[in-house]
Amino acid sequence: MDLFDQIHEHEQVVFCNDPDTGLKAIIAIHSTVLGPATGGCRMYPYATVEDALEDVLRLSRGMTYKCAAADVDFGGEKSVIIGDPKRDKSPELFRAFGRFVESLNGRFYTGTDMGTIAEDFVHAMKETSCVIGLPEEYGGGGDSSIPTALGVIYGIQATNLIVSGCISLSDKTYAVQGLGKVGFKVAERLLQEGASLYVTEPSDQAVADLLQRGEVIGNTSIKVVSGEDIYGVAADVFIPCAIGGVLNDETIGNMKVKAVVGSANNQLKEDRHCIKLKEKGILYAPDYIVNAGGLIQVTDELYGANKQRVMNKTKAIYDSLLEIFEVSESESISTLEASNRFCEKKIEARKAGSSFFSRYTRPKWKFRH
Ligand SMILES: NC(=O)c1ccc[n+]([C@@H]2O[C@H](COP(=O)([O-])OP(=O)(O)OC[C@H]3O[C@@H](n4cnc5c(N)ncnc54)[C@H](O)[C@@H]3O)[C@@H](O)[C@H]2O)c1
Repeated sequence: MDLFDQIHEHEQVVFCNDPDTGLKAIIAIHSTVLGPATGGCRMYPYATVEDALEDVLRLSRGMTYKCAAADVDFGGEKSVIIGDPKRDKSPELFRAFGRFVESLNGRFYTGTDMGTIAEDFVHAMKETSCVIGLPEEYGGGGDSSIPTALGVIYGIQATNLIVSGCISLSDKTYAVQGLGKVGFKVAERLLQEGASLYVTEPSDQAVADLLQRGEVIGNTSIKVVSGEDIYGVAADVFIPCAIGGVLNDETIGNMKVKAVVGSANNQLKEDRHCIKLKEKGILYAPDYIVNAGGLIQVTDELYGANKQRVMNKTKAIYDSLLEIFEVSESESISTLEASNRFCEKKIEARKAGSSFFSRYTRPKWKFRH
């Protein structure tokens, strides 16, 4: 397989090399059909360039689907900087990366991902305006876990409607895995609605904080379980908000829930596990549909950060999920298959009206600079 076979689905792959700063990066633009490409920039000490290329190609393809689902007028991209985030970062390195971003003339917008933080992109923004997800004091939208958590809540409401005929969050039991930035907010909201919780979280502090919030809210119906036990609890909905690969042969066998709705990326160990959930009568809300609130917020920055607009846009997650559940049911396909089709339909519809030239130039939206 030659390099072009490997990148055949992608519009453009850029290798960035700056010997002065030590920058070695790859930018993979999967699709600009729906708009300029966007995706985070990951910094990781890949063992080989081939590993970095494989990762960036895989991640950028996923972003095209996620953007289509969230209706954000962006296409899919991802970039990787080859290096150790603890050792190899410097302001100059991110400025050099910013210059490569700028050289693409608005075909792609980037921001934080694993191994990079918003402050790194404060350096990059000195060279390019194509940076999103900046700190609030630099014109960014702020903490993206707020809209992400809200999206999870909309996801649970849509799922509850299908499973129990009512969107109400109360009078149900939820199993929350991970009480980090997203999981804590989701758990807090569920407590406010009068729900009962099982939670698991390695940080004793986060657990203590939630128990204390429960006291303040007046709902102390929280059972703390350790690690793997969360998969077997008798709850209505499992809410994974920690790590990927948690829906696999071992865990699904134990599950007693009616649905899975959470923010964690790549929850299914393999695509076939979505079918396994369906066979067990567990409704799976695809992760990349549910967790799009953060993406909605960072892409909305191009219109000038506005929290209320982001919250309004995030509500679309509810409608998208209902459509996906309906197609999954009527066509007897998994919800993952239905959501992939949902995205492909949107991309195909737009393809008809776009040309390479119109896709190449910067969109005429309001820019910060
Ligand atoms: N923050 C966002 O806007 C956003 C957007 C999209 C997707 N996500 C995804 O949602 C998930 C949660 O994001 P976050 O921002 O809350 O991350 P976070 O790092 O703030 O929280 C993750 C929490 O999970 C806990 N954890 C780790 N391993 C665990 C385990 N085995 N069992 C239980 N808990 C465990 C950690 O201690 C931590 O408290 C991640 O997978 C993230 O990629 C987040």
